[in-house]
Amino acid sequence: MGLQTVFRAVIMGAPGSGKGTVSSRIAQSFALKHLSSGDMLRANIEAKTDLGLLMKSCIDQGQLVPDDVISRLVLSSLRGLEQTSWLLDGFPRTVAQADALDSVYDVDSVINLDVPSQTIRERLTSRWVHLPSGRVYNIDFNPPKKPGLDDVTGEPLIQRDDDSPETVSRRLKDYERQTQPVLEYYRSKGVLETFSGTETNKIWPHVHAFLARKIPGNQQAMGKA
Ligand SMILES: Nc1nc2c(ncn2[C@@H]2O[C@H](COP(=O)(O)OP(=O)(O)O)[C@@H](O)[C@H]2O)c(=O)[nH]1
Ligand SMILES: Nc1ncnc2c1ncn2[C@@H]1O[C@H](COP(=O)(O)OP(=O)(O)O)[C@@H](O)[C@H]1O
Repeated sequence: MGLQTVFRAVIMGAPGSGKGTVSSRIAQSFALKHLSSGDMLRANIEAKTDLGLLMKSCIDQGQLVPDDVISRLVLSSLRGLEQTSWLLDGFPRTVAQADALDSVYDVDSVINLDVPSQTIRERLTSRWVHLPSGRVYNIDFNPPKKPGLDDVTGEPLIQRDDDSPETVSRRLKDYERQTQPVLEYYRSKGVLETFSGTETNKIWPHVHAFLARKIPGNQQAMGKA
């Protein structure tokens, strides 16, 4: 027991690079708790909390929410998880956020999904999501069993307001400017592992093999790639 049995990871990549898709596969194959900053924000919008109401227009326009707001939200969700292995998805997105995380926890591995922008543009126009669960579909790649409905609950799927082509362009530019420096930050710490490609099904076995090596044996569930 003790510190070595806990594994802390971050998954990074441009919007649409497949972070959510790969995270759910990781959560299924390994005993890691998946925490998505985007899902947390959308849950706040859905529940019409003060924070959700304040941040909605920012998110709909594809802008990053302020560092202090998101850092407080994510770090509070990590409170009490000192003995839990986790995977953070969508945070940190700026160096200030990475510093905030670093002041509380050391990150063991950062998985970077490197997918070309053109591939991403095509994917995001056909992304459909089930808001309450964060489950994500794609009309080409993983369509729901019944068009427009979530496989598990049968509830309606929606397209995100920030997945319009213009807003996607803005998000990709912001990623270059604000989030690429975070990759450098983790590269210099020696924890960055990059996976490049255009198809999640080809990238995934490499991510699985990497984590199977990295995660202490007793953390691994009985999943396979
Ligand atoms: N065509 C295609 N779509 C994919 C692939 N991998 C993921 N997607 C879809 O691309 C969209 C973006 O993926 P998502 O996991 O939400 O990316 P995130 O924004 O980085 O969390 C979703 O609609 C996925 O279903 C792939 O290999 N091919
Ligand atoms: N770490 C963060 N810092 C600032 N804004 C964030 C962060 N995480 C999420 N957001 C906000 O939520 C939106 C959606 O995030 P997310 O669901 O992670 O998008 P994607 O999966 O497409 O990369 C972002 O465009 C941004 O407005």
